[in-house]
Amino acid sequence: MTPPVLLDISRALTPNHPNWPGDADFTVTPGLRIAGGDSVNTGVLSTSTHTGTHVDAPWHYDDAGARLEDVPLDAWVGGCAVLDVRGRAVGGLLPAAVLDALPTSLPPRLLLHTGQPAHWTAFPRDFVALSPALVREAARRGVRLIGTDAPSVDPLESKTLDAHAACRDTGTFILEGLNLSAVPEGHYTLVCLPLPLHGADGAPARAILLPPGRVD
Ligand SMILES: Nc1ccccc1C(=O)C[C@H](N)C(=O)O
Ligand SMILES: [Zn+2]
Ligand SMILES: [Zn+2]
Repeated sequence: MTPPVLLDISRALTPNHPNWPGDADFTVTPGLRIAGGDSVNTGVLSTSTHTGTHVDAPWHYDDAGARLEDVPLDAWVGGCAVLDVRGRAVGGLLPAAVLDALPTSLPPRLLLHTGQPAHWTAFPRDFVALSPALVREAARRGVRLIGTDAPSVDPLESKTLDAHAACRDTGTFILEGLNLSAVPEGHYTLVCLPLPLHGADGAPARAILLPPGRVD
């Protein structure tokens, strides 16, 4: 039997990747070139810690919060549920009601498909964010990691970062900028491996989903 495919839920990082307004550009600058007589080809990478598919370390939104290396790796790896919440936002925020039809006990990781496309041709300024009430209700149901296909769990213009604050208060980790455009709702194993940037407020990550029953 052919094993189920892996689902890559990471955004491709290409030059001119639409970043958060004002944030550093994503660039890969040519380094050595075989064509130029070098023994190898290399590149020099420059990126924001919040480019594309990435994780937030708590220190990003809490100055007393953990740096990336102090977040246990299993926060980002293990059982998860993908929930299609397209069209469910109220005033640009997902209400706790999106969980109403779900069991009172959820997998430790919940990934929200808000309808973001696989590729951003421009930064999606009007992305759907999360209400603090949704974060708290998810935590009450056992969720310890919330992921979204949006660039942030808070609206672009937010100054109070209420959803991040609810994540801080409930000990919920954050994964943003996913590509869930081709992922059916359901239960999966999430494998999300942030770059091990020590002392950082977050890092770009390669994230995939293993469908149930995928064993190698
Ligand atoms: N680059 C930034 C610069 C300033 C403020 C926010 C950002 C963000 O990228 C949003 C971030 N992904 C977040 O965790 O909400
Ligand atoms: Zn972020
Ligand atoms: Zn964030």
